[in-house]
Amino acid sequence: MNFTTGATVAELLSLETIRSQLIRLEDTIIFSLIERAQFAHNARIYEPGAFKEEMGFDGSWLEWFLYEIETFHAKARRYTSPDEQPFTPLNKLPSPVITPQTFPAILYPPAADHPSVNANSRILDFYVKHIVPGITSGPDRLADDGNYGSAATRDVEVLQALSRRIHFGMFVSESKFLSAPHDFIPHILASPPNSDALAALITKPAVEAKLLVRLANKARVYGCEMDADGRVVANPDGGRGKIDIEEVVGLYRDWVIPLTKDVEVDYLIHRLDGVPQETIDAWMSKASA
Ligand SMILES: O=C(O)C(=O)C[C@]1(C(=O)O)C=C[C@@H](O)C=C1
Repeated sequence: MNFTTGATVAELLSLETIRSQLIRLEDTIIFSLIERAQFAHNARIYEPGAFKEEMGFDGSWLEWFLYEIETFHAKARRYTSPDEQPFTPLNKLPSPVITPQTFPAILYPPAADHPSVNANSRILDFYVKHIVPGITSGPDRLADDGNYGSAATRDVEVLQALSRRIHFGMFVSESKFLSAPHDFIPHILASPPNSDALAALITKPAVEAKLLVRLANKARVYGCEMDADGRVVANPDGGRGKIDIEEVVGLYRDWVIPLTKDVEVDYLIHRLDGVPQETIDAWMSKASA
């Protein structure tokens, strides 16, 4: 999201603005999956220590790519932006070489900074175990084509886009919370906080259903093969073009949406940390007014 356009916090936190970002990120995610799907699975690049001698790095080839790319991006102040979370722990990354920009205070810092809100290790895990094998499989496909650099470069792009999308849950949560704090407060203050009730409050089944239909359409259109004259080439099985549509829909249904909701709930659980009692009382009194 571009936070420095002069838009007010209220404008940046409108659910409509945030949802338009989520819709735009669908395009980024589908295109980056298409890029990754042209290479083989290359399972070696996900094995910890498989290239240890050559790299002098204990993790996997992909983790090394993440570390090296994020080191450079950290210098360019990428991780000072409220919608960017690195996969490499922040304390292992360098400081920006230029002064960080100042962003409007959109998120509530104690909630946004809480460790459970960072979903990147879960994102990396499901991506490597479930998504890469799914989008690179097929009867005519090699398991290993040796394109380790190309495959990992695309992996990093997919992972960064997934991470931004899933952590946008924090903005969604802040927007929903501020529109009706009294609905959330009793569940946040319950001991322990009532995660199921919070999840029920943020869940919008109609939005999810529409998203999955739109996503299948996008995957079909963006992934369709054309000949040199720009004519659509029918796929022999009527299905897979550049990307398997079911894999893209399953990615969102089984991973992206549930993890976004987890991020939303984790954020809400800490939304009242350090908030003065008078503020909470004022929010609650609005409910009964
Ligand atoms: O748009 C919202 O209201 C969201 O909370 C985002 C999102 C999603 O991940 O796309 C998650 C939960 C809702 O059930 C609907 C959609």
